[in-house]
Amino acid sequence: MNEKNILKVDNLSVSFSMYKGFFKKENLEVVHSLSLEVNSGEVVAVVGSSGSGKSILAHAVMGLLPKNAHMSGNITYRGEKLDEIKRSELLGRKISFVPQSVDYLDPVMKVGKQVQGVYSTKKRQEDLFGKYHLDKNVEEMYPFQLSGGMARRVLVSSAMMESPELIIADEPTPGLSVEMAMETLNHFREMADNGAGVLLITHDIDLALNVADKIAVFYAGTIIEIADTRDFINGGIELRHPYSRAFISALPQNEFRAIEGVQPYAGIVKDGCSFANRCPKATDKCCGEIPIRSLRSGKVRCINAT
Ligand SMILES: Nc1ncnc2c1ncn2[C@@H]1O[C@H](COP(=O)(O)OP(=O)(O)OP(=O)(O)O)[C@@H](O)[C@H]1O
Ligand code: NI
Repeated sequence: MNEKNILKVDNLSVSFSMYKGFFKKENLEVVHSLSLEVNSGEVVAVVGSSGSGKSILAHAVMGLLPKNAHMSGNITYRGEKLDEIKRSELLGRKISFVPQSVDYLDPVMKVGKQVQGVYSTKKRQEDLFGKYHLDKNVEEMYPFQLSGGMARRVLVSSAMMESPELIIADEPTPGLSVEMAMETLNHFREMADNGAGVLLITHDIDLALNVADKIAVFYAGTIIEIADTRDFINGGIELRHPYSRAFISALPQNEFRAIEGVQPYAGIVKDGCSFANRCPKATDKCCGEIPIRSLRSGKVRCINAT
């Protein structure tokens, strides 16, 4: 095993069993054959439009999938299977999570106590609240008394309380000022520089470009490209997948050009490339199975990419 490997997600698929009508159940697969690694010292950003499966990936790692979800594939932490026993040992200590929804805060507990949790000290909580510009009186507040940005900073402080080796941050920046968002991401960067691995799910691609080593692009429930961050700058001409290039071109500082059509709902994706109906280069061959493959120091799920 690679000594530096902290998180390895191998061939993950997640489906939800849902009622269709009164009696009939159907299985909707919303994440398909997804593989991803996070090594010590790395910030891996995950980008992609809404509904593409980013939070499901985070929840699968954290063991937070709802009861009607079925998961296949392997998730390991430092080479060991991340099962319920391993999770109970690691979560909140070696692995920390910044959830996308502030609803994860306990509504009936003061936030200071909540952030201190089971293992940490008041001193550490005070230091972190200071670092995230949260006033002393915030400790005594209940979650409903916080603004969106304050709640977000409380969640981030909470994830930093121990010295995690793996941080899964699902949209840690909405509601924060640009300065505060950048400071938060820089803090993740620092932790990676000190040996942690960070999986950073974000819509703030501009900010992510400043701190990430690699970027994984999601589309309709799977990763269609993983590449070094440098491939995403200068308009993304180095990128391999037509969707990643379109995604980068749509940014305001680039051509601001949106692509026609919409991402299909991940649960109804059939065989073949899910981007084919929007892709200028699509051919009949795009209807077959498209495995992810290595190409120019990155990975791509496209048969036409060169
Ligand atoms: N509990 C659930 N039951 C059924 N489908 C679900 C459930 N949770 C999520 N989904 C579906 O799974 C897909 C992926 O959702 P997910 O929350 O991972 O998207 P996301 O990429 O995180 O989006 P966003 O950027 O908006 O946070 C969506 O189509 C969503 O409708
Ligand atoms: Ni999400």
